[in-house]
Amino acid sequence: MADEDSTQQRRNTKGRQRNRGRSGRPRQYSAKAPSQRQRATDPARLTAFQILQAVTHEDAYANLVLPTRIRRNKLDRQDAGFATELTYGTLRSLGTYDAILARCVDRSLKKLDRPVLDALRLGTHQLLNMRVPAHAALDTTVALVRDQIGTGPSGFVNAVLRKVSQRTLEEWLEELAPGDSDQDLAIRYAHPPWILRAVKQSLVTNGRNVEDFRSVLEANNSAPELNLIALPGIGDLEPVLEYGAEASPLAPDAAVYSGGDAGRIPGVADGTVRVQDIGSQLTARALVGARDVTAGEAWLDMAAGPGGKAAVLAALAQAHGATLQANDVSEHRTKLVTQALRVVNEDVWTTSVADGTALAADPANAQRFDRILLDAPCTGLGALRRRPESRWRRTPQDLATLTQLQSQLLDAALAMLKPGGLLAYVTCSPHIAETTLQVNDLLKRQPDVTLLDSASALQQVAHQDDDGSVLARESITAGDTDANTAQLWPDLHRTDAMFFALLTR
Ligand SMILES: C[S@@+](CC[C@H](N)C(=O)[O-])C[C@H]1O[C@@H](n2cnc3c(N)ncnc32)[C@H](O)[C@@H]1O
Repeated sequence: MADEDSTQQRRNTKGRQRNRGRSGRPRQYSAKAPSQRQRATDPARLTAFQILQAVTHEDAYANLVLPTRIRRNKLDRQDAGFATELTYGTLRSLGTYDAILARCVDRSLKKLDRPVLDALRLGTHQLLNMRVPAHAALDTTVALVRDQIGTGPSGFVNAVLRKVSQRTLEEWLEELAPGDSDQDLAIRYAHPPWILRAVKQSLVTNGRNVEDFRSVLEANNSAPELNLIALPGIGDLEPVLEYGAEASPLAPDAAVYSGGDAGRIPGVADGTVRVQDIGSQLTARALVGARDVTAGEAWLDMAAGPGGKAAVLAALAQAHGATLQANDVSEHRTKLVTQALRVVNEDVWTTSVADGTALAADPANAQRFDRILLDAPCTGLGALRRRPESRWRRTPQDLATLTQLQSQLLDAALAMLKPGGLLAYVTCSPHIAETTLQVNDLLKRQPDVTLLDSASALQQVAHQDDDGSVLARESITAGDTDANTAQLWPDLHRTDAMFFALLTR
């Protein structure tokens, strides 16, 4: 009889036999993917939650924590993609989501426990900006909170996210940011107002329409493709293209890949092919392409860590019979430079750990170098696509410290430059205080310094077609033909917003 009873219980109302859990109760199905059932919280969302916490609590960098967490949590390719999109998307739009959440929570967001706020942000991104069904976004976030924080907060999170889910993102924006004030635009495009103003100012300074700020901010909010370079004379682009990357329309030896995981791309593991923004590639090449190289030239990369541009310069130095000293103030970052340069013959390059200004104070370095790259420490506002948290972490106060350091490093670089030598001043920021104003100040401070045709130098190293360079001059400079600075843009060139000024004395 007992057996018959249990058999009865195992059948549903249509008489079909049901799955049962060990408890004897009918098993509850979750909104998780089949691979993720059995686990308390699905690994992709747990990974995103852990990264978000590391970034918001411990000042970690998402691009550094993400690969480690993905490996540690043993995510498969699909889950890794989901965790990346969830983490980066949430971090990029944090300002917008906090404005929405502030409407749905009856106290200041600052008063919420930080893990709870992070879970709400993740849930909001899934509800408003990902193709996750609303019930799955809600259920999985509530489950995550229950598992990772506790049952009490899970009810609160459920109630808040239900309010969030009552409108689409556009409806929320219509309500919260209907106008054209910087404050409204900052919410709509998820950029702090000071960065929004900096982008507008830079557009105008560089000869673009101020209204283009919308397309720049949208580009900052998009997921960047992976950019690659086969080191000139060392790497092989062909296998990279066969692997599925597309040849860059902009730069030689370069490719663009949207498939994720860089580690498996041929040449990346051995260092002959490197992941590097194509704008960065062009600035390093332009320092070399601007003028023929005489064998025996001495080059300096003054702030080289972690070695992206130094690797390109060293490869070109090898090809042209020059030598490169790659320097950085940080010992750790100099180790990364050494690793980056391992594929280039050892007699071509050396590394050093020194403050750039101290390097210049050494009499042996006075007027020593034929070409110097100063890729200066900067706010990084040109690389917001790839560093999703930096827009919320940087402050206008950082500018004061950085611009002072930049001008000291510029003076130091010029002291080490041979008369007639070339200095490339580069930043991954379009902020005019770090770029055009910095160069103008230098020209006033040191009247024997001359600004060269930076735009042409960049154009020359880009691909050429029947009409000349594919890098249109008017897209990168407002300056005249023989003395100008150049600015690349994520919306026009699909690169970071790299600034490039070529100088001589
Ligand atoms: C924008 S990063 C350089 C990126 C590098 N060129 C690349 O392409 O991989 C700026 C570098 O400047 C270094 N730095 C900061 N202050 C410095 C100083 N006073 N002297 C030399 N290097 C400095 C930082 O450690 C950092 O590695």
